[in-house]
Amino acid sequence: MLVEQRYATAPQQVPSMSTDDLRRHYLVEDLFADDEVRAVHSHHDRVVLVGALPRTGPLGLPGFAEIRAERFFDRREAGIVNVGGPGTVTVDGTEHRLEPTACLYVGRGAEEVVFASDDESAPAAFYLFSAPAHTAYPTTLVEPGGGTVRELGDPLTSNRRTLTQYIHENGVRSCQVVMGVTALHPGSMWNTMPAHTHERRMEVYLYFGLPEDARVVHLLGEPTETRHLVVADRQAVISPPWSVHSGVGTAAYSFVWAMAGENQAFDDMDPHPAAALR
Ligand SMILES: O=C[C@H](O)[C@@H](O)CC(=O)C(=O)O
Ligand SMILES: [Zn+2]
Repeated sequence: MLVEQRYATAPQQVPSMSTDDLRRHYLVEDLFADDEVRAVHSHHDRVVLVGALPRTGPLGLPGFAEIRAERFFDRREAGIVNVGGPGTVTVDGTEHRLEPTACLYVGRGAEEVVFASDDESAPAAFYLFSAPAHTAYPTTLVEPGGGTVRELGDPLTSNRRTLTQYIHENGVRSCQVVMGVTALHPGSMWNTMPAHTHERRMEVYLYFGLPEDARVVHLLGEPTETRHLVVADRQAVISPPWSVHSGVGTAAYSFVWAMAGENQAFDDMDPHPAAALR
């Protein structure tokens, strides 16, 4: 099993990138495949993304050679959100039931992690966001909607959305990972307007719940030099610390947002009003 390497990029590289270049560096198109565990290693804050889709039987999480760890959690922690049908994540023999959009924090030192689906016709799809960890916090499950809920935006600007913080300063504790789910309300299409940056942390958005023929137009790059990616369901966008991350869908959708780096303060962000973007 291989980890795809995604090296860190500098903002100076963005202006000369083609559509293919942008997608190769920042878009993760195929994290989920039936009965597979797939992984991408971003060198921005050394984050590993994993997609596990156990359809016909359980799948174990291997220790990837690229991170030189016998077991994945030897030096890492992770947040796991289920973006598919109901399923379970078993950590060292303890089974955790993850309904759709539930979140499991797994602390450093976990030895054996096994993913399973309840029903082959509606398999679970486990999205794991992992960062290096300096200590072990307890493995903790958060039920859907069970974190800190913030109602944001306005239907008149097409950005009414419910943001749920799962792993954060005032919720489930972690070393680096801050994670949650944002769900757009029907008729609302814009996330994260005004856009922002946080140079102390990278962030990844995994879009899900988007109809098959719909797309999200996702903005990235420095605020005065933006580019876009056209993103489909269950695809992820890697946002370096210097990049805005904001998008508009052709239909309503949800996304898992997750950050790692220095400072877990959710509101530590620098806003860039629409009028300041280029
Ligand atoms: O730094 C924070 C992240 O970008 C997200 O939490 C933003 C988000 O989910 C939203 O505005 O809907
Ligand atoms: Zn952000």
